[in-house]
Formats: sequence, C-alpha cells, structure tokens
Amino acid sequence: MDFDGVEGLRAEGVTRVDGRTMLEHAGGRQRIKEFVECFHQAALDDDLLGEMFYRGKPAHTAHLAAFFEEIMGGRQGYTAHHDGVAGLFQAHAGLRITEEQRARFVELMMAAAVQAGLPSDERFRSALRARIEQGSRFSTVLSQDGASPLSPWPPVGTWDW
Ligand code: HEM
Repeated sequence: MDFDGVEGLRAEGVTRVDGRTMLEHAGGRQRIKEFVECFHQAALDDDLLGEMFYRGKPAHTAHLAAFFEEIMGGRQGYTAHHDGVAGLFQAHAGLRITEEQRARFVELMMAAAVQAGLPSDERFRSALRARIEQGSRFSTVLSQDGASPLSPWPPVGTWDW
C-alpha cells in the first residue's frame, strides 16, 4: 500500500512553537470542537460529500475532535478509545473516495478553520493545509477496494508544524 500521507508526522515528541503545541496555538479543545462541527455541517450540506457523511454515525464529530486533539499534541484519546490508525482504517474502508471528493474535503476543512476562527497566521494555516492534504491522501488510499491493514499500524503521532 502506498503510504503517501504519513510524511509530516512525528511518532514521538510534540512540536512546540514559542512553547505552545499546535492545539494550544489553535485555541484548545473547545475551538477544535467548533472547527469539526463547522466542517461536519458543511460536509452534510455538500453535493459531493453529503451522502457519504449522512450515512455516517452521529459520533463522527466527537471522534474527529478526539483525533485532531491528539494529532495536534493534546491527549491521546483517539488512540486510547478509537483504536488509532486501525480505527481510521475501519472508518474509511470501502468509501472509495474520489479525487474530487478528497479535494472538496480539504476545501471544506480550510473553510471551517476560517469559520471557527482558528488562528490566521501563515505558519499555522499553511501547516494545517499541508497536513490535511497529506491526511486526506492517506484516507483516500485506505478507502479503496483492496486496501489492506498494515501490521503493525503506525501510531497516530503528532503533526509537525
Ligand atoms: C486529514 C484527513 C482526514 C482525517 C484526519 C479524517 C479523520 C476521520 C476520523 C477521525 C473519522 C472518525 C473515525 C471513527 O469513527 O473513529 C473519520 C470518519 C469518516 N471520514 Fe475521514 N478523515 C480524513 C479524510 C477523509 C476524506 C478525504 C473523506 C471523504 C472525502 C472522509 C470521509 C469520512 C467518512 C464518510 C467518515 C465516516 C463517518 C462515520 O461513519 O462516522 N475522511 N474520518
């Protein structure tokens, strides 16, 4: 399997800028919760993604928030409670995400970042876009027919920024 998308991840050690993790810089857990809620609503309303997310579980935003908290250097709740990268594999398996859907996903995430008031400084925004681009490519690979689990799965890790 092509693991394009794992680059930019750090397996250990959290990147701090001016002493702050990406999560702290973003405004903390509550701000991330607002960000994923904005994204989820936009995805539900979207012509390319709506059906895919409508079929999803209502817990999606909570899971997504746990994931972002962890990957931005906060608590490791997604690994502890949602099975880490194996859980991500399960969630995306069989979705057969197209390039058009992937690109729309990235645009809706970045629009949600603006809507939720995530920091607008260049360093944060460009890192967020780059990491979401990479992650979306990874999820797209996982979603295709024939994608097979890796053993062992890489850790969720944290984003370098
Ligand atoms: C940076 C890229 C991505 C990240 C971080 C991400 C993360 C997640 C997470 C954490 C979940 C919840 C999994 C669980 O239940 O534990 C999830 C589910 C899901 N994702 Fe993604 N994902 C990404 C890319 C994509 C893309 C590109 C698409 C489609 C265009 C997509 C569609 C979905 C769908 C439909 C679900 C299932 C919702 C549900 O049943 O709960 N994801 N994703």
